[in-house]
Amino acid sequence: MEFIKHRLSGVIECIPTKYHDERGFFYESYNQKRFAANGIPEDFVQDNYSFSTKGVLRGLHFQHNPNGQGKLVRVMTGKALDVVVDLRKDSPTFGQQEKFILDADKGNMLYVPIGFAHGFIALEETIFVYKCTNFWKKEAESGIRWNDPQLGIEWGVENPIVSDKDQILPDFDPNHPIF
Ligand SMILES: Cc1cn([C@H]2C[C@H](O)[C@@H](COP(=O)(O)OP(=O)(O)O[C@H]3O[C@H](C)C(=O)[C@H](O)[C@H]3O)O2)c(=O)[nH]c1=O
Repeated sequence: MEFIKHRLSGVIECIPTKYHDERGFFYESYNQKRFAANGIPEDFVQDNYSFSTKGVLRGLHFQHNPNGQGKLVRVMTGKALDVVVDLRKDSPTFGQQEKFILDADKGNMLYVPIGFAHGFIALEETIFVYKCTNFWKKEAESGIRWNDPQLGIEWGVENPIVSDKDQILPDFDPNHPIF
C-alpha cells in the first residue's frame, strides 16, 4: 500500500497492493491503522455508492462546517476524473485545483479533507464509492458550479451530464472564503 502526499496539503492518494493469483486478485481497500500512520487518522461514519453513466459530472460539492466531510473516494468499476478545489482561506493553495484519474483497475483512492470542493466526471460507466468522516446533512450542502469561469476546470468532456441542482450552484467567490 503506497501513500502519496499531493500538492494541495492534506490531499493524499493511496495505491493499494494488489495480490494476484489464479483466482483473480485481492487488495485491502481500507485499513485504519495503515491510513492513520500515513496522514489519514480520521474515522469514517458513512459509506456512499453512486453509479454514473459515461459523461456524468457530479459536483463540485461540500458541506459547510460543522458538517464538513472528509472523503475517501475511489471507483469500484470504471474510471473517473476527480477534481478537488482548496477552499481553506488560510491555505497557501487557496482557490487552487488538482485533478486525479481514479481507475478501478489500479484501485487508487484519494483522501479529500474537509475544506475542499469535490467533484468528478465519469470517463466510462463508473461505480463511485466513498467513505465520509461526517454524516450527510442536506441543509449544510453547497458547492461551486462545475464550469465556474474563474476556476476554468478542464473536465475533458464536451457537454457533460449535470443535474439541475448542480447547474445552478454558485460561482467561486475568493472574497467570501467558506472554510
Ligand atoms: C450526498 C447524499 C445524497 N443523498 C440523497 C439526496 C438525493 O436525493 C440523492 C442524490 O444526491 P446528490 O444528487 O447530491 O448526489 P451526488 O450528486 O452524487 O452528490 C455527491 O457527489 C459529489 C461527488 C460529492 O462529493 C458529494 O459527496 C455528494 O454531494 O441522494 C443521501 O441520501 N445521502 C447523501 O449522503
